Amino acid sequence: MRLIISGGGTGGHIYPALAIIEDLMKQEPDSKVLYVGSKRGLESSIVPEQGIDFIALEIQGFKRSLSFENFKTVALFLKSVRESKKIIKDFKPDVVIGTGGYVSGAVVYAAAKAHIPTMIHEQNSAVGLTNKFLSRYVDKIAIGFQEAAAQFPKEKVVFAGNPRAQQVANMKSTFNWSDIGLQDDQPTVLIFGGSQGAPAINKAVIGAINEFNKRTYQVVFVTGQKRYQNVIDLLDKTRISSNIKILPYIKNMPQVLPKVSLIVGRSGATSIAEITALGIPAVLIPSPYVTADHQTKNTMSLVSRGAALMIKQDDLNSKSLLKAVDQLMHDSDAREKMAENSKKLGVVDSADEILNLARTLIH
Ligand SMILES: CC(=O)N[C@H]1[C@@H](OP(=O)(O)OP(=O)(O)OC[C@H]2O[C@@H](n3ccc(=O)[nH]c3=O)[C@H](O)[C@@H]2O)O[C@H](CO)[C@@H](O)[C@@H]1O
Repeated sequence: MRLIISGGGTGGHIYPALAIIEDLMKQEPDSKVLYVGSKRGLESSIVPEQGIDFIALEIQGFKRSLSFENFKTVALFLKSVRESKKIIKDFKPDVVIGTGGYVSGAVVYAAAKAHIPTMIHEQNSAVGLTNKFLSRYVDKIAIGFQEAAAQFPKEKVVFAGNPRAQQVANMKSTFNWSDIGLQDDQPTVLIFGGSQGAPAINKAVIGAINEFNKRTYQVVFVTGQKRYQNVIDLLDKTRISSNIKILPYIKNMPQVLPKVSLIVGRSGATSIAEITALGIPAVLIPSPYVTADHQTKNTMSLVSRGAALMIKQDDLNSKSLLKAVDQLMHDSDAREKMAENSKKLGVVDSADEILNLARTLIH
């Protein structure tokens, strides 16, 4: 298969695209893949590091208020569509897949206009701006949450789950906590605020560090690449015990996740797919800053089935965080039950589904 794939901005759009590529290369090793992303998004570092051919376009999002910047946004979008047309003409893809983020808007739109088969993947229960726009032009729409179906043209929609779930579920992990200086046999909490880190979560963890220092369980605290220095500065002179590891980012998350006893974090769609694919107990703090409050919906789909606890951001502080983490880390039966409930929600053949769907479009 000759595949152009595009998804950008944050990890939640990028990792599903990478999971599709990995599955394609397993199934059809002779395939040719080109990833088209944006210059500013996380993909410009993540994708080339994986040895995947990558072209970056310059593109930006709309500001919610009317502003001059929006004229620039439209101009950059039109320029990206022109560039995408040229890329498509040169690469001659059999199919073009978009996984969300502004850049996928330009690439997939250009492909549809060039009569190349197109498909998008929507990770969220509340549909993103780009996928809403593209839904008119694409041939198929794969969705990760049933709730998204009603927001798209009915005849195009197929429920497929999130491809990242298949990737993490099939991972044979060789990772050990001792690889990052912790002990292998200790239960370990992983705290991270989505792909970019979350200041509210970081603040609560910083305030809880003195207590975490005294626990028998281990804590891996991932701050987000851009927020790491700030966290380290704020922790200056604070004693950090050997049961705590603070990192800016984890690059090999599919390797690490199977070893985690409890996740504390945001509830972006791709994180949720990973959590349920492996059945990892979770304390979720939905971001209040996302479209249609979709992270609360994502969280509730787990909480209502006994697969996670929720702390609302308004109620988040060091005390509420510690209480929830202690409650689960001191009760392995509760964690086990939660893990069982979570795993029932996982969809672990999503990448295969998406590739099969793509093949039906190729003439
Ligand atoms: C604030 C915001 O707009 N968030 C959105 C964004 O979140 P975001 O980009 O944070 O996406 P998710 O939480 O869904 O996924 C994060 C991804 O990054 C990975 N990861 C994270 C930290 C790390 O150190 N290493 C690492 O590899 C996770 O394993 C996961 O694969 O896209 C999601 C999917 O469209 C949406 O549901 C979220 O609402």
